[in-house]
Amino acid sequence: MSRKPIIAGNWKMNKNLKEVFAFMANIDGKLPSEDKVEVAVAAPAMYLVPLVHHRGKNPLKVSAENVYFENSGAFTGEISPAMLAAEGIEYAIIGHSERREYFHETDEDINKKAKALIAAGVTPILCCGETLETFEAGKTAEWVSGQIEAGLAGIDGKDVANMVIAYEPIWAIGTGKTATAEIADETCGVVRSTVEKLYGKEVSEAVRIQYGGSVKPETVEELMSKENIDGALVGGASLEADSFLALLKMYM
Ligand SMILES: O=C[C@H](O)COP(=O)(O)O
Repeated sequence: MSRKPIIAGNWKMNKNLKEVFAFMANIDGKLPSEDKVEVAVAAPAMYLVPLVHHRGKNPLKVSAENVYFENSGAFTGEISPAMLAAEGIEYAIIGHSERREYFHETDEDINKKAKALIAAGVTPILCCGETLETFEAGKTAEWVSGQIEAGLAGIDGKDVANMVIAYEPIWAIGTGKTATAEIADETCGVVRSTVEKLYGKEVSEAVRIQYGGSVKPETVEELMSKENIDGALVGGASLEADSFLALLKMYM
């Protein structure tokens, strides 16, 4: 089965609005065709609506970096799946290791977020990944498959088939230390076999799996050539338009 690649930037807590508009002006008319690759940026909540309004005819999907699992109510400071859906935001990252670590998000919270997003019609990008300690102890497969099982608990196979899962080894995030393409492919393969074990071959062959962790224009092509890697979730190298466009060069 051929899966459409998805390259997504994750701006994290960076940029002001002027810089967001400058980025949009600099990529205008330069993105590759949607037939070849899906391109997305995940941005801080306050830039999501401006991004949707300013993407014009550019084939750029917009993603939240986080979301709450309720659709409305007394949850000060949160944004909901229904709000994202109403503004045409297509994706939301959930379970990023920075959310798990600094904001104490659990697998259970992440699972609730996945279900709420699916119900609202927003596609989750579900993140998983191990610490350096777990990697060095040779327990990556066990750890990552546990996160996937917990994150997907109770979700229908047809919905999992449309989801995106991002494997991001914590030791490679923002460190300049990319997992080798072989390691990245092997663990993305673990993610795929976990999905197969839970939902069968058809779903596991449909789900798209990204690698994330110090992906750069120089490393993206080799990563994307691997069997189990269908995309990249890119932090640092997605911040400047030139570097973002360079990540997409192979699809131009
Ligand atoms: O979501 C993106 C990842 O955390 C990777 O960030 P990075 O490309 O800056 O290492």
